[in-house]
Amino acid sequence: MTTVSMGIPQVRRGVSLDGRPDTPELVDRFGRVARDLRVSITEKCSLRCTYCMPEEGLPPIPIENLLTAAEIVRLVTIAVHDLGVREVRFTGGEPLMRADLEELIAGCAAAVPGIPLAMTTNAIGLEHRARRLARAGLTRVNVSLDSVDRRHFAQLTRRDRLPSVLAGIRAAADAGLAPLKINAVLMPETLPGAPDLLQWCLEAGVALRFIEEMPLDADHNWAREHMVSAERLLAVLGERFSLREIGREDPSAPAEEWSVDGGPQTVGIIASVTRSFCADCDRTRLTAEGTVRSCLFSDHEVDLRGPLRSGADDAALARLWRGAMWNKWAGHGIGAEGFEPPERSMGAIGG
Ligand SMILES: Nc1nc2c(ncn2[C@@H]2O[C@H](COP(=O)(O)OP(=O)(O)OP(=O)(O)O)[C@@H](O)[C@H]2O)c(=O)[nH]1
Ligand SMILES: C[S@@+](CC[C@H](N)C(=O)[O-])C[C@H]1O[C@@H](n2cnc3c(N)ncnc32)[C@H](O)[C@@H]1O
Ligand code: SF4
Ligand code: SF4
Repeated sequence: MTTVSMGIPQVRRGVSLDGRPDTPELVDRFGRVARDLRVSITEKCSLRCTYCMPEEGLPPIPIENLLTAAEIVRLVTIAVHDLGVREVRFTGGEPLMRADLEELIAGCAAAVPGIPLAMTTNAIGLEHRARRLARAGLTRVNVSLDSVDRRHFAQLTRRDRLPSVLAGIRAAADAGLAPLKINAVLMPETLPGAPDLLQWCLEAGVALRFIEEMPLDADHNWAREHMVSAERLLAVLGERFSLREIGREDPSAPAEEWSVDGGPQTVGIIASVTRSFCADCDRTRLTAEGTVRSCLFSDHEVDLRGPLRSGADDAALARLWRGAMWNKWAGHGIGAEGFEPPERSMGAIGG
């Protein structure tokens, strides 16, 4: 029951490597190389954002199906040493829901020294853990904050927790987790508050990126005609700020930057839908249950947990991972004829 409702439709034990060049890196058929690993470590969350989770939360992953801290450290080590991964990000669900997060991060920091270890989080509870996490080896955090209006925040997340998020952001900054970025998903109801959120971020000295909502909500309410596009956002922000397009620092970065009021501060927009960046994608993903997911939108996953627990060596696990990425799709295909959202919602993939 749980497997079905988490939406895991096609978990494979292996895939074809036909035609793949003999290189250790995570190459695909479209000339891309994945160097950015995103590891989902839980399906649990302290919020219920309407664009992500169902009201009741995701069905719990049976504990025996969840990767342990030691297993995550092993797979991260293979990704870095054997597959050319250069940055690791922990996500979920909410990574702070895992009590062993510090242990997991310390293990990775020791195993892959020098590799940036980042986390995407809603920051609830970060107030009490930011220093310990930084000491364990976490380098930076991106915090989701859609509105600085307490009522709007509570409506969107179905929880009245704005003060805790703001305390978490302050604690992360004090602990030196930098650069700290704020992620805000654009929704019609919060669009009018977007200039206030930008003002707040400019004053707090943190970088803000607005995100176009993707069809990855568990409730399947996403509709192209309701989605707030980058273009609509720019028109609203333009009423208060003077914006100038700068572009991307790194071609694989999801966010395009605009300077605000002549700079130096900027605002970013992650326009996954209207200005897709799939052609430059450099991502590979591990789900909390230990499958490799090559693309946010691809339901084809390759199981590593089973082989790992059956004694597979690093070379065999690396081969499976390479196969998963060799078969990666060109892109998400939102808007293409016949497009269907994936089985898993964002919280079950790890955004
Ligand atoms: N389409 C698409 N969107 C993505 C992908 N990765 C992240 N996003 C979107 O970008 C948002 C921000 O992602 P983060 O987890 O903060 O990571 P990031 O933007 O890569 O992080 P930085 O390295 O700090 O720029 C997510 O909430 C998603 O909406 C991806 O591979 N594909
Ligand atoms: C799934 S969350 C997991 C990490 C953490 N709980 C958080 O919210 O930052 C990762 C990112 O996905 C984004 N996200 C969730 N649902 C989305 C959707 N339907 N479209 C675009 N981004 C989404 C969130 O805003 C967040 O920045
Ligand atoms: S976006 Fe993050 S905080 Fe919001 S429900 Fe999804 S996993 Fe939880
Ligand atoms: S949708 Fe897939 S291909 Fe496009 S950027 Fe995201 S992970 Fe990469």
